[in-house]
Amino acid sequence: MENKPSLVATGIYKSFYDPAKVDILKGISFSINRGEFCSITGKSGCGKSTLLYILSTMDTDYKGELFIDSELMTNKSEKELAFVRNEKIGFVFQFHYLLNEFSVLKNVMLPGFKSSKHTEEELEHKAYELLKKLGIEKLSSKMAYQVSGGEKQRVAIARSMINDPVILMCDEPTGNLDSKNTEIVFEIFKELVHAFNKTILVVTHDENFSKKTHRIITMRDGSIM
Ligand SMILES: Nc1ncnc2c1ncn2[C@@H]1O[C@H](COP(=O)(O)OP(=O)(O)OP(=O)(O)O)[C@@H](O)[C@H]1O
Repeated sequence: MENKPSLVATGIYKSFYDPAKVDILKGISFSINRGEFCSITGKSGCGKSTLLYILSTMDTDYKGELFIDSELMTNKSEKELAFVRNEKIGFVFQFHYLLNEFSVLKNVMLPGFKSSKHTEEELEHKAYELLKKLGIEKLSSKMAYQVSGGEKQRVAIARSMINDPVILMCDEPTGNLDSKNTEIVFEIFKELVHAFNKTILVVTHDENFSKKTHRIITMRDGSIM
């Protein structure tokens, strides 16, 4: 396993004004190496989503430093961050956000159109290969609305991989799934780490899920325990 960090967070502080100042993140520092599968857990309201928003470069209003793939994100313009998000970060959410009017294959290809890495033909091939890796290539020509909830989440994971991201950031990716589909998603993540040396960061409430990851980062009241 290559030991280069995919993500480094140093002294991340975040406050909201509601209307008085409330400190939500109180100096978060940690790093995740290439090929690590980490989970962030903690009680409701401890700051997990706020942290993930910052780590995924969506929220730039914080104190501290963030490096993705050894590149400093802090102080980059919104245009530069949009580029980083598309090229280096794969997103998986609780809800799949597939476009119903497109086929499964097209949905997987979509983030690839914003990148200059591949031609359309290459994207199509890549999307199909990803679906195959996830065991759902038979669904590729179906419309997104024709597939089940568990399958949709697998399609969303394939989509998150289309631009060869450095890291997958996942917010409650199994929150809407039953135990069988949760297990399937876990095995897929494990395989992405094993086969492609991907780095995966998952925010989850599911203890059964987190305890099987390489490392659990437990938050309490805005800090890492
Ligand atoms: N825009 C905002 N303005 C003021 N307070 C906020 C804002 N967003 C979040 N908070 C507060 O910040 C704290 C952390 O919220 P966050 O959503 O990060 O928690 P969480 O650990 O992800 O919770 P959950 O597990 O319930 O999703 C909460 O107390 C929340 O009320």
